[in-house]
Amino acid sequence: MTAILQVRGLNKAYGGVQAVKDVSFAVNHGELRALIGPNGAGKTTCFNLLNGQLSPDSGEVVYRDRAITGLPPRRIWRLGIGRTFQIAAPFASMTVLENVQMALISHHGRSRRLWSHARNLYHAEAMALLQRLDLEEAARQTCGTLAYGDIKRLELAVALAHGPDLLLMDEPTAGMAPEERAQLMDQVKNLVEQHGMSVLFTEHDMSVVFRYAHRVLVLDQGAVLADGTVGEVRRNSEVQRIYLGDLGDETGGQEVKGE
Ligand SMILES: Nc1ncnc2c1ncn2[C@@H]1O[C@H](COP(=O)(O)OP(=O)(O)OP(=O)(O)O)[C@@H](O)[C@H]1O
Repeated sequence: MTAILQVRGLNKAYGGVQAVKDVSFAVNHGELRALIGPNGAGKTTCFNLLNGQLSPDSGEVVYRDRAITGLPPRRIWRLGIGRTFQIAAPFASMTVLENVQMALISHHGRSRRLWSHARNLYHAEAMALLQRLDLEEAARQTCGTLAYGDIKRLELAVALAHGPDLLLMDEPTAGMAPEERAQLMDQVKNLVEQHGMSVLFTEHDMSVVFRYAHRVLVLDQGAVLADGTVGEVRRNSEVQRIYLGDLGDETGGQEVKGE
């Protein structure tokens, strides 16, 4: 398998806090990759370095054989790296459909000023995206009235409107009920398997990580503690000691040292 993203020797400090220490890893094409670790391990900082919100002190990020280190977020997003956030924030007064249409208008480089007289713009494309995420029935609903699980799925639809090849998902299932978590992750898995997308996600729910991740990267205090398949990481005695505890050897699905 070839890598879509390669990260080499990334470092980032906030004053005296070394948040990311010499982190190297790769995400392969069509891979569902988890990034886990205790609170403060450096996961969010890592994401911010990958999507350009932060510049590393040293190290390199290569996307599709092109160095993107230090490029601004908008350039990186245009190159095909999308992101969803732990706390989703759609335009609350607009409908689900309008939010996705707005994202498509932005993606196609059209001015949002078009909005007032072009409400049918990208209608079919937006409905197709909503269908892909089983959200078409909520299309006309105002976002302020949506259930939390639907807001998270809408956020995913908005990210997909930009046609990413690699999606960074920051705790995609945080705050969701267990059945909603499975539904969302099944959809993400489908995007990977049926549409060839690559996904890197952070997650505190180990049942989600163990069930869906192809490979897992474990950070602790900013450094890579382990990197391997779910089985390899679960059996790693350091990972068990520092993060997983009993979950390393069990088939349980509780959350660990997070949230
Ligand atoms: N803006 C900042 N200024 C100073 N220190 C920061 C800043 N952001 C993060 N840190 C510190 O950097 C370290 C890594 O934080 P980061 O948020 O990346 O971890 P995380 O793994 O995402 O944690 P969580 O699971 O709680 O979201 C922590 O020690 C944190 O306190």
